[in-house]
Amino acid sequence: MSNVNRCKLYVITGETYHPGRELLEVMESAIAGGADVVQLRDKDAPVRELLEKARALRELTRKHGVPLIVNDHPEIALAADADGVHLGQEDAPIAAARELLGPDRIVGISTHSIAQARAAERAGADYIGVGPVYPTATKPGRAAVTTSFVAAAAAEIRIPFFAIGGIHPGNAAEVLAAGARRLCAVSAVVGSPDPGAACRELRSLIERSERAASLGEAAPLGEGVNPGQAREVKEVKEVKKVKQVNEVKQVKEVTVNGVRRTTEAATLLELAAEFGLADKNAVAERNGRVARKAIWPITPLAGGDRIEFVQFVGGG
Ligand SMILES: Cc1ncc(COP(=O)(O)OP(=O)(O)O)c(N)n1
Ligand SMILES: Cc1ncsc1CCOP(=O)(O)O
Ligand SMILES: [Mg+2]
Repeated sequence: MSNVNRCKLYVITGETYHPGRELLEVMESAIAGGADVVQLRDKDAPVRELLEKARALRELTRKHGVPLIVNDHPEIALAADADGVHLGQEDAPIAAARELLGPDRIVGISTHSIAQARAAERAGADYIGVGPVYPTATKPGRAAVTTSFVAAAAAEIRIPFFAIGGIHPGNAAEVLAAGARRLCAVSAVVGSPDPGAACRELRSLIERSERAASLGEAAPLGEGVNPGQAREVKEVKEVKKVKQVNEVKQVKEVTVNGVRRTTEAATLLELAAEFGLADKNAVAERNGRVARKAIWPITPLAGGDRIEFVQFVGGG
């Protein structure tokens, strides 16, 4: 069976968002655009109809080599030979689903706090959903957990997590900047007139964020801060893209060297400037990951971020 480690963009069905368009047509477009894991979620369908939909989606997802997860119902996941089940905090316990589905199928669970995320990891979940990050009509009445929970999960949780809830191409950069590596969406994809295009946009934001993170991770703490010329050219291009994303200034709360403060800084560089560090020999950590000075201009800042600046004195 598949695993979710390689999955980055999780798309969940939501048929009320595409009246007049077939479920399979919408989901095939999403897969073509880069959805690499699909969930069947239908809170209204009777069990027999749900099983039919699960079998149809199984055929489609198998054709494209994409894992299929069934929401809420481990027994339907099994009957449709899906790759796994997604549970909520009020659904069957992870152990019960695991017993039914066996060790190889995927068991995921929703979490709304870092305590629930830790418990899910301890209980052997394969992945967690972290959300809703923003308020969303798809899950009315569920309070938003904000990007601060995303940052906390990024800092601590070792199993894959998918940020979910109100995420769309206009705010995905903020969620990724908070530390998410994987996104999940319903309405932004299946409610779009072009689900494939919506997925392509989300994937390109994920890939951009991965590139920035890998530049940051490549350098151990304390490494020299003069990047090679080729890398500089690439980064200048990235700066331009990130500037567009950050044109609208937002006040956010961040923690800098252990002290909470509010800032309008859109990037690490702007934050460093507030501390007089923009032109100093320094390195930063953002949510536990090293960010060399060369990538400060392209590292967006999000509410809840934890930043550590280390300044090197005397060229050391
Ligand atoms: C990937 C993912 N994350 C969260 C959810 C929500 O599950 P739950 O809290 O059980 O709510 P319902 O979806 O059942 O209404 C999810 N389905 N998938
Ligand atoms: C099912 C679920 N669980 C937490 S948020 C959410 C809905 C996500 O849908 P959307 O992407 O439309 O906000
Ligand atoms: Mg549920």
